[in-house]
Amino acid sequence: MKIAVLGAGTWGSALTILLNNNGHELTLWTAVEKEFNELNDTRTVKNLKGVKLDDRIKLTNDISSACKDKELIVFAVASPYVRITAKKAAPFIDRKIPVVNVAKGIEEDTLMTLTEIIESEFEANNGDKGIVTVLSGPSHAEEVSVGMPTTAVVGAKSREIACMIQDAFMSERFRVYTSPDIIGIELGGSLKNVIALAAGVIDGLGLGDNAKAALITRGISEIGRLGMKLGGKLETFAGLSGIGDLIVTCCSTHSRNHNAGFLMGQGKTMEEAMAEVGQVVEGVYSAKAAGKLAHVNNIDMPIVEQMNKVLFENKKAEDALSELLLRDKKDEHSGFDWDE
Ligand SMILES: NC(=O)C1=CN([C@@H]2O[C@H](COP(=O)(O)OP(=O)(O)OC[C@H]3O[C@@H](n4cnc5c(N)ncnc54)[C@H](OP(=O)(O)O)[C@@H]3O)[C@@H](O)[C@H]2O)C=CC1
Ligand SMILES: O=C(CO)COP(=O)(O)O
Repeated sequence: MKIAVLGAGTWGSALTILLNNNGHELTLWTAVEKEFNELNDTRTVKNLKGVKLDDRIKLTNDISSACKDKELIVFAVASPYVRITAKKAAPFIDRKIPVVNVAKGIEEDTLMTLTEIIESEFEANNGDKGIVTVLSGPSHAEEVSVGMPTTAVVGAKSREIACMIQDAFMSERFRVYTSPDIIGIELGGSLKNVIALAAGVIDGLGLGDNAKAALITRGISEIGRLGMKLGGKLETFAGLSGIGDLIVTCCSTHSRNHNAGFLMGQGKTMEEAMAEVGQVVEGVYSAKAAGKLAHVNNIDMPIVEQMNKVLFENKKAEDALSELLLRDKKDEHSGFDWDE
């Protein structure tokens, strides 16, 4: 299969390696000229140790040749660049071929998910939204690029398209499930990044494993509340792209969100933490959007609310934590039926 991957960052490059190993014909597009030159010269990826891009992988910074005559397009640019990349690519993408978004985020101004953004840019270009799908799950690039066992789920409107993408990505070490719940998958993937920042804060403050387990559990509970209100399915939030991705992002040393939160827990500002991590920290971009979505939909998301205060209102991390612990007493779930 001829496949273009748009975005030669850590994740785009890891998936390019996976798809190339699966026998596909890969073209990897990069927007940033400096990155293109470095990749071309070294064929190594800055943040992926011990891997090289095979000579069969074509590199380009020309979006028209990247998208031309392909059978599948993978969108792997970080969330702030999805709209501009979709706009640039739209004239060159055949609307009959599937596009799979693998980035995780929500646009702050519009509160749109990334597949919705791609569809809207495609529609603005020629009136056709195309076939836009999502692939997500607990999948750190550092592990996928060296063939460590990983699972993910592909969300698409039709089973036929989902199965086609499943076949393209599936390998002995990369197991892919299918689902029709695109919105649930996308919300799980983007909202978990905000909770993972908070998990990092807990570790940075040295508050222990009990606190982190509580955060993960209460975190998936708020993700699920908002996600279901927006049309996602409970099973999705209990699945790979929900609790699965939340666990890995809150616990892995690879997680940029966790690492940025850790630095903030140790007293660094958001800006200092992001600079030190040096790669995209998506939770910072999604936090405000998550807060706005909670507000608009009248959903209680206390962790997201406190994380926004730490990120954007200079609230001390330990004060945010205390506020979460000192909230009004309540049932664990609002829907319990009591006997009395
Ligand atoms: N790293 C991981 O393990 C995983 C990451 N993801 C998600 O994938 C997305 C990308 O993350 P990742 O690759 O790790 O991030 P990186 O920080 O490694 O790379 C940043 C990405 O943003 C792109 N970019 C930067 N500037 C521009 C621009 N001006 N126009 C267009 N694109 C630009 C880069 O493109 P280029 O290199 O072409 O310049 C690159 O693809 C994120 O949403 C992340 O949440 C999902 C699962 C796993
Ligand atoms: O989404 C990811 C793993 O599934 C990557 O998370 P980080 O962006 O926190 O590294």
